[in-house]
Amino acid sequence: MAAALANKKREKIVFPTENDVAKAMAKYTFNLSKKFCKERGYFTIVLSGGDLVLWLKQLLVPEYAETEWSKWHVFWVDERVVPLDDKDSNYKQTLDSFLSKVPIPTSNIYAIDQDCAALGDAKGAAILYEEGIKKLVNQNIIRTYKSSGFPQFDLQLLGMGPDGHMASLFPGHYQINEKANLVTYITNSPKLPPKRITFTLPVINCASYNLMAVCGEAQADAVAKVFKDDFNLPSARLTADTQAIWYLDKAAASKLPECL
Ligand SMILES: O=C(O)[C@H](O)[C@@H](O)[C@H](O)[C@H](O)COP(=O)(O)O
Repeated sequence: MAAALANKKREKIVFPTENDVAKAMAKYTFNLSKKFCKERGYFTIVLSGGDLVLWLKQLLVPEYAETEWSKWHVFWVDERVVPLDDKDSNYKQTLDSFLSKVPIPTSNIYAIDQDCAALGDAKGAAILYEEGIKKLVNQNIIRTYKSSGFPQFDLQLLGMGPDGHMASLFPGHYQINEKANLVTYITNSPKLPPKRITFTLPVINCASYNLMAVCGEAQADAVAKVFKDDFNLPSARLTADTQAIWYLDKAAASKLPECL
């Protein structure tokens, strides 16, 4: 498997500051939104939690006023299984900082099941999220990857933790090896809160475009390992159908050989 992954090109751009990363991420998102809205009449975008939630605000600037928000369908690559109004909910954080400020129809924003979230039922939340995705595949809102039947999202915006995790796929935890399900769950996540659901690696890697945005010195060691192809880090396994690109700020890139 490592050889197959190594053959897939991992691109990167290093920006001077975190703000530059956020701005570039917004531009990349806007351009892909334009492309997919024109080609298909839909834009399926998958978000993660963490700092990304704040960076999305860069999409609110006048330059992107033409964004066809009504054609957006918004998903989460991972979600903390906490009540939807909890401060730790990726849905709530994103709603407060970004989604409530743009006219995306509420029915196109796919949060985890409210009851499972309230009860802390991670398994139930994963099952229902997967069912929801399959329905949208049947309605042709989400495309499928070649003949695999796996969903193919247009764009995923991802982040990486200092341990090299992406989504809620953590090093040394079995969820990274899940191949059959689209969505799985974890109840002992090393990053709190402990209960989460997450897309599985095959789903993540089927996306047309994967943008991994990483800022800060805390991630520098993990970034260096990823670019040395250390596949023990889930993030090193990130590929995409068309493009897997890393946007780094100088601090996150500081331990790459060319930046030392
Ligand atoms: O819900 C989550 O916790 C995230 O989806 C998680 O996978 C995140 O993307 C990384 O931990 C990076 O987080 P930071 O951007 O805060 O470093």
